[in-house]
Amino acid sequence: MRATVSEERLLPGVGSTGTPLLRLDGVRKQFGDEVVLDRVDLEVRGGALVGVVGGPGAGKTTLTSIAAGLLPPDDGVLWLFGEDLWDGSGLIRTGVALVPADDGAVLDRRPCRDVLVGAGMGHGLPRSVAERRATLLLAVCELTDVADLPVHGCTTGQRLLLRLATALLGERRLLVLDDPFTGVDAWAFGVVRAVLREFTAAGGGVLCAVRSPERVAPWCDRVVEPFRGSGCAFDSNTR
Ligand SMILES: Nc1ncnc2c1ncn2[C@@H]1O[C@H](COP(=O)(O)OP(=O)(O)OP(=O)(O)O)[C@@H](O)[C@H]1O
Repeated sequence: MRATVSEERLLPGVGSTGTPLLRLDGVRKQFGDEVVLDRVDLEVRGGALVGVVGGPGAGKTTLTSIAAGLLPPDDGVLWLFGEDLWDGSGLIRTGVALVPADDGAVLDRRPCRDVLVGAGMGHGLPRSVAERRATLLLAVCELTDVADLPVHGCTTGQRLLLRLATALLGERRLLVLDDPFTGVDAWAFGVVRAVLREFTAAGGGVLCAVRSPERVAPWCDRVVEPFRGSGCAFDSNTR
């Protein structure tokens, strides 16, 4: 049986279920004349897994980049852990991680373990701690068997799990995933779901953007379609 995510404080503290982690209030984003996001309201609380659905080009990468604090909105407010990110110190950004869409990583010849250890040291962890965390996260994400294989030799699903493991290296309270499941096999899909469920059970929150509702509807607490200027209802689901 694989290790659980809650080991060694990889996960948020127990008891934070229901706490507002992410809130977008009237967020708007425009590139040139193209309005991509218009008056988007969205909330993710601790313990909740929220799916966001939008077709190709709808604005998923734009929304997830804003939600992860990497891209400022043109208008509206992004609240992260109760703080207005772009009006505050920005330090709270460390509690959130974006799992980006697959870049293929076709040129990445580093072994999976080295990617994780390097990312951990990039977060300021001493090598010995980074190595211990990498070993644990490889087990959590069921990547132990490929730990010493180069990234470019992994399947699409294993590369997704490696990006998820990298995101979990820091002490995150919120995970944001951008269109993660394209080309991912059923086994990896199941492992990702299990890890995210453990993460939310420990009080973390997840926002997962996908192209089609079938990929998230069966296992998310809530699915919203905030694109094409429609906005979405404020939802106080705290499950
Ligand atoms: N930096 C940018 N400059 C100009 N236009 C952009 C920029 N980023 C995104 N866009 C445009 O915003 C729209 C939404 O793009 P976005 O990448 O957010 O959609 P998406 O739903 O992630 O797309 P896909 O499913 O194809 O990955 C597109 O029309 C895109 O061309």
